[in-house]
Order: sequence, then structure tokens, then C-alpha cells
Amino acid sequence: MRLRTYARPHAARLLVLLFSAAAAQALQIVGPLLTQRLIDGPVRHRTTDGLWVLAGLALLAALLIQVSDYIGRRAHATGSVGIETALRTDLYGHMQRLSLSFHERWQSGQLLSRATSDLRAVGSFLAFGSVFIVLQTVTYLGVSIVLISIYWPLGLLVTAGVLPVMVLTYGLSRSYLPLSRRLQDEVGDLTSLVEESVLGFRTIRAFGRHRYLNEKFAEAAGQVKRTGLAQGMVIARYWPAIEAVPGFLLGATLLGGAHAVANGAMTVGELVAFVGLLTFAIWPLDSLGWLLGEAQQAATAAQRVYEILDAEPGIVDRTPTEQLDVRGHLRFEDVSFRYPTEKDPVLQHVDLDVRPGETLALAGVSGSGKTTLTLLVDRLHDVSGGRITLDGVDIRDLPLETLRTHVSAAFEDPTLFSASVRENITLGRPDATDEEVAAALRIAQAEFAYDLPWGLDTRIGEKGLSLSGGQRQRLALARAVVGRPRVLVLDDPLSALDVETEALVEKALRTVLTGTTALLVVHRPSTVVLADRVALLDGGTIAAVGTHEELLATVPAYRNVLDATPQEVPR
Ligand SMILES: Nc1ncnc2c1ncn2[C@@H]1O[C@H](COP(=O)(O)OP(=O)(O)OP(=O)(O)O)[C@@H](O)[C@H]1O
Repeated sequence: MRLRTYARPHAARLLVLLFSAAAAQALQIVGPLLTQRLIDGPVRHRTTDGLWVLAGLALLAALLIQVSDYIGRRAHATGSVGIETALRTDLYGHMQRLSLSFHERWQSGQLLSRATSDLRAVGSFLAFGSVFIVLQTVTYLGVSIVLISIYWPLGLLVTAGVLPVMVLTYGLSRSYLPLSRRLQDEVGDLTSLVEESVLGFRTIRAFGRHRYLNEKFAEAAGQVKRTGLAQGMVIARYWPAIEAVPGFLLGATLLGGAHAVANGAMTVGELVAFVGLLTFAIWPLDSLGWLLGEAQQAATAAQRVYEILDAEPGIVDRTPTEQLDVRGHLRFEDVSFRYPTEKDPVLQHVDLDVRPGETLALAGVSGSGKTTLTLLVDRLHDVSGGRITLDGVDIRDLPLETLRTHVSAAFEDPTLFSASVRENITLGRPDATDEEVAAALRIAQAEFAYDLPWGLDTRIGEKGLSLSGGQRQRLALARAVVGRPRVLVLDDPLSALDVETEALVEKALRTVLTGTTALLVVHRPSTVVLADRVALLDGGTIAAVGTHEELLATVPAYRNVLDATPQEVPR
């Protein structure tokens, strides 16, 4: 019922499918009825009178069946693809709106299997199964009425045949549904495993763990097999019984029909027509069982899809205020944050005041909460307590788009997309000019991009040209600084650079940072020099704030944090 909104725009096509399929079914019934006329007419009276009319009608019926079939199949194909596309687009759009916490909680394989095989099951059922359930029910009822009108005792018997089929199908679905859900979840886990091994191929090879992973895969695949087999066993238990019903009906019809003909209650032609029509009643009976199974599969798939569609985006626009002319005054006021999956907060009572144009470095031992703090500025996570303001406005009261236009970020792990260099750089600012892109590349010391085979149009990222870790990081930095954002959040963006390139990037960054408010996660003394002040994080709270020299002189813990940094290289 919830999916009907997706079926509604295709209602016309579904109706065409329903009517053309109904017409085809009705025309099929003409065959046995013409046979009856043939046997009880020309055959019985050994004459050719009316033979050509009957033959012409049979030919016409056959032609019309082809035409309806063509129309029906066309309607089905366009409807099914349309519904699936609409659902897939919505699902993808919704996944993009969902918060970082959602994506951290869900395995990507589970999302993938929902967006592919589950959607396919739902789309195909909406455009095919649902229509045919209606159609087969109507056909069954229609044929039953014709059978009752030919010879009511046998007609009633055939009509009653639907009852055992329904009972058996209900039993089948009760055992089959939980297995079907389990199988779909297990396929999701298997997809995650495959994805992980593809992405982590280098690490797996380097550690010689491919055998271990093969075993893990075999175990997961074995589980999928066991569930698939269990499903097969359920079908094996119920299906022969369901199939036996039409067989029994045919036997009873032949026996009862022969009696009726012998007693003169039926003509031979009527018996032949009855048996011929019976096959049209058997097909809906058979397929109803199968269609109901499809319906159950689609219901499970839809349930899995709605688990994503029903997830709240979490981070949304709250009564947005009008657009700001952002100066870049960033304040953390008694900010605390707890990951939804954790009991204890990661950040507590964080008070920071970063003035417009100021660069504040965040230092602290690993796990002290530096990255988490940077994620709050872009609202990738929302604070659990306190507030963050930009020019005095709570960032939750700013439209997300405004906030993310003014706040730009580069993370430690530079993700590049399978697109051109230019598209990667202008990801957050599609309207950036060539000059702005060139300036960003200069600042990030990423001018190597011009020397790539197709310059800035060279495709990089997955299935694109391979770049070194340092090159990727420089492009990610260029992406962050393009168009001179008001607020810049950089999480150790120079970690993969050699000493010389780092010095060059730092020199160029200095010019950007003079006019930009920046939060800079630092791990080594060389990067700290870019900052006007440093905040030392310790166990999620601010332990000290001051200039690099002040902290070096007065806070022993600060000296330890920077000294302990493994990448520090004498310069
Ligand atoms: N998605 C998450 N869910 C739950 N806990 C998390 C999550 N991400 C980080 N944490 C925890 O939050 C704490 C702070 O992590 P964070 O990454 O902010 O530290 P960090 O100071 O940036 O560390 P590093 O210098 O190693 O990058 C850690 O204890 C970490 O285990």
C-alpha cells in the first residue's frame, strides 16, 4: 500500500497491461468454445457447413491475442522500468540526505543490495505481479462461471479447488517469508564482504590474508547456500501438494464428465470444451500460488527498502534565517558531543572563539577528539550539548546549503570521485571560474594536474588515472580552498606530502589562511607554524589555548604531544 505512490504515475500503463492481458485471456477461452461448436456441429453432423466461419473466428482470435500480447508487454516494460527508476532515485536521494552517523552504522553491502536486488523485486512485482494477481483472480472467476454454465456440478467442484490452494499457499508463505528475509540480509553481508576485499585488495595481499578471506567468504556463501536450500525444502514440501490440486480436478472432471455424457447430461462437445477450459482455470490456480510467493518476496524487499527510506535524515534545516554575509567568526559555546552508538561523550565543555581570519590549530594525542570537533563545524554531526555559532548565529539555524558553501573541508583521507580533475575540484562550487580553479591548484601545489594526459579533463578516482597519496591529498586541498571559503576546516591535510612539497604548500596556504577563519588539525610542529593560536585537546576537553610558543613554554603535555609525533622530520 505504501508503494502505491510509485505505481500511481504509471496507472495508465498498468491499466493497459491489465486490459490487454484480460483481453488475451478472454480470447484464449474462445478456443475451447469454438471446439465445442465444431464437435457438436460439423463433426457430429458430418458436414462442412459453418466450418469456414469457425476457422475464421479461430484465426481472428489468434491474431487479436498476438496484438494484445504486444501491447501488454510494452506497457509492462515501460511501467516496470519507470517504477523501479523512481524508487531508486528516491532511495539514492534519501541516502545522500542521511547523516554521517547513519552511514557509519550501516554496512555498505546492505545498502547496495537494497538499492539493487531488493528494488528490482519491488519494481517488477508492482508492474507485473500485482496486475497479474488481479487478472488471474478475475480469470479464475470468469472461467468458473463459464464452467458452471456448461455443467454446474463439475463447475462448482473446479471453483472450490481454489480453497486447498489458498490454504497450502498460506502455509508456504509462513515458512518461506522469514527465510526469504534472512536470505536477503545474508546476501547483503556477502556483498559487504566482496566490497571490502575489493577495496582492501592491496592490504589483504600485502598481509597474505587472501586465504583467510577466502575462508570467510566461503563461510558466508555457505550460509547463503544453506538458507537458499532451506527455502528450496519449503517449496519442495508445499509445491507438489499445490500442483496436485489441478491434477485432481482434471481427474474428477474426466470421470464425472464421462458419466454425465453417458447419462445425457452433457454433450461430447461440452465435455471437450469443459476440459479445454479447465486448463485455463488451472493456470490461474497454479500461478496464483507462484504470484503470492512473489508478492511475499516483494513485501520483504519493500520492508528492507523502507528501513532506509524511513530513517530520519537527522541533520536538517531548522527554521532557516535569511542568508548571511558571513565574516567567519566561529564560536564553540560549551559544546559537548556523544556518538549515538556510544555511552560516553567524546567532547565535553568545549569553549573556543576563533575570530574572523584567525587560524586555530587543534593538537592532542590520538583519540582526543580533534577530528570529531572538525566534523561538527560542517554539521556532519550535530552537537549533543551547547552550540556552535557562525557570526553569532547558531549553525543549526543556518540553511545547510549556506553553511556548507561558507565552510569548506579537507579530510585526512582524501576521497576523489571517478570524474575529471576539474569536476573533483569544483565539487562544492560547480560555478568556480577557471581562474579560481587555477588559484586553488597553485595553493595546493597541485599544478601537476595540468601535465596529466588530458590536463584538468583527465579522469581520476576509481577506474581513472592512479595518483599518488600526496597528489590525491593536494587535489583534496585544492577542492577545499577553491573559491576562498570563509571558514576552512583542514584535518591534517599535509600528512602524505614529502617535506619539500609540504613546505611549498604551507607557504601558499599562508596566503589563503590570512583572510580565512581556519581550524587546522595538526600532528607535527611544522604545520603548527601556520596557526595563530593552538588549542590542546585532552580527553575531549580543551586543556589549554595559546600561541605555539606559549604552550611550548608552559604546558608540558603540549610538548609531549608534538614530540611524540612519529612523522616529525628534522628540517
Ligand atoms: N563514528 C564513531 N563512532 C563512535 N566512536 C567514534 C567514532 N569516530 C571516532 N570515535 C571515537 O571518538 C574518539 C575521538 O576520535 P577522533 O577521531 O575525533 O580523535 P582524533 O583526536 O582526531 O584522533 P587521531 O589524531 O588519531 O585522528 C575516539 O575514542 C574514537 O574511538
